[in-house]
Amino acid sequence: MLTGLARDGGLYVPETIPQLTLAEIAALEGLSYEAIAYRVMRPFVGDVFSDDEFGDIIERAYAGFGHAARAPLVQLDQGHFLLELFHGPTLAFKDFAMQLIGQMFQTALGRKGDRVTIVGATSGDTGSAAIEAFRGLENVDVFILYPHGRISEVQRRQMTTPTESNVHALAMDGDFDDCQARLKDMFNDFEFRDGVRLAGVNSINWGRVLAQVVYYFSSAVALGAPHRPVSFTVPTGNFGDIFAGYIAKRMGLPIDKLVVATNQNDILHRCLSGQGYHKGQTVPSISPSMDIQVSSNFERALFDAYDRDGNAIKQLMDELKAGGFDVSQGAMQVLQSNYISGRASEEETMATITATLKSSGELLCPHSAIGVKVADEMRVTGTPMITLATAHPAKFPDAVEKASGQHPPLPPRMDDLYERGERVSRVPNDLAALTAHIKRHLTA
Ligand SMILES: Cc1ncc(COP(=O)(O)O)c(C=O)c1O
Ligand SMILES: N[C@@H](CCOP(=O)(O)O)C(=O)O
Repeated sequence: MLTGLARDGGLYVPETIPQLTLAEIAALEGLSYEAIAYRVMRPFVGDVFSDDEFGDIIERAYAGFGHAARAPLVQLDQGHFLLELFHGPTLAFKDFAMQLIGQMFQTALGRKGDRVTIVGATSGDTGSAAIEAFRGLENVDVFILYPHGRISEVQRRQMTTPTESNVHALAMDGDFDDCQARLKDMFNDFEFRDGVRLAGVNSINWGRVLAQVVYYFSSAVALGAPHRPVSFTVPTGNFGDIFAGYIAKRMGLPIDKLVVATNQNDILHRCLSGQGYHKGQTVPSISPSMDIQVSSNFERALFDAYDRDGNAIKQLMDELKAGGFDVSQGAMQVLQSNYISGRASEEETMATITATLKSSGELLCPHSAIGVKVADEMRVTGTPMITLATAHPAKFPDAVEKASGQHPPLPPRMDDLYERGERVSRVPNDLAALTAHIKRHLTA
């Protein structure tokens, strides 16, 4: 958890996936979100935290959420449910994992008396969630790279308005993939990495993925699992959230379909349709958080699809640096047996916001609308479909208002977001300049 990326440039994965029996899954029904979180994650945690310590970490992580259920389900239509993941402090699903790992970092670092430097890359939501989770903590400095001009104003202000001196928003030239590539470069620059004790909180950190497994269980049991299977549709960019669903399935949760929903930057949909994984130009969209071509957790999915052959994955990742790769027939079969996919154009996304408000009264953010549109194409009678609503509409007011005629208000605690002063540094897309900037701004 504290290391983030492995030193050979690969991602960490568990050696084995703990199993929950059907009886253990059935027993989750009716428990609080926190209690489910404890039972789902405990087998992965080992003796890093004691039972009491881990229970307290979970309680503290979700105490600030604005909904008693933490991740409530709302019915959209016959057999179609929305899992609202935007009731955390920064109004996106990232809070579920970030609040938790914030508490885990604090406990682990406090115990060892260590300090770390967290660097993150964001297309808008991870960064604000990380800054919120780590602001003001004594043993952590946080630097967040975001693509200049390519995130919503609310997302930017969530990162640039906190006043704590240990958090830093860096507006980088380029797109999200550039930010994520420079972050990986920092992890591969061992002098820098060791010198600043670099840690990562993107979903390259396995802890992030683990925390997101929980709401697959909580929502599925609420709809009758394990006695009946459910399907999930997940608005997807970096593949962390859908991969958490895959882990839930591997742990024993009866999931029928895992549907990957992409925006016009549809590299994952093209790949899962058998066209190989080939990078194109990232085109800015009304769902900016999903404007991603190099989807970091897809590497984890490929690792399993290639029968856990690390050398094969290393070769694919090298080919990706040069533009892309084709997936072997065997691996493609495994991927397609685990995931199906669809995409939504800008027009379809807008039309879904309009139509869903009319049919159900639910105001969707553009990312969630992509999920709802693709889910509608994929769902089958008899199996409940759960679409993940990944952000609050108020984070993307312009697109939402254009589609619905309604201005989505921010919660009262954020009323003055537009009046607060901003603090941000413009930085070039250049490793040496970035590392120098970070070193200059570390807490002494
Ligand atoms: C609002 C929103 N929806 C969907 C996604 C895609 O999630 P993932 O990157 O886990 O695929 C993101 C970014 O990660 C996001 O911020
Ligand atoms: N959409 C994300 C991109 C980073 O994803 P992560 O889950 O790997 O942190 C964002 O909003 O920053």
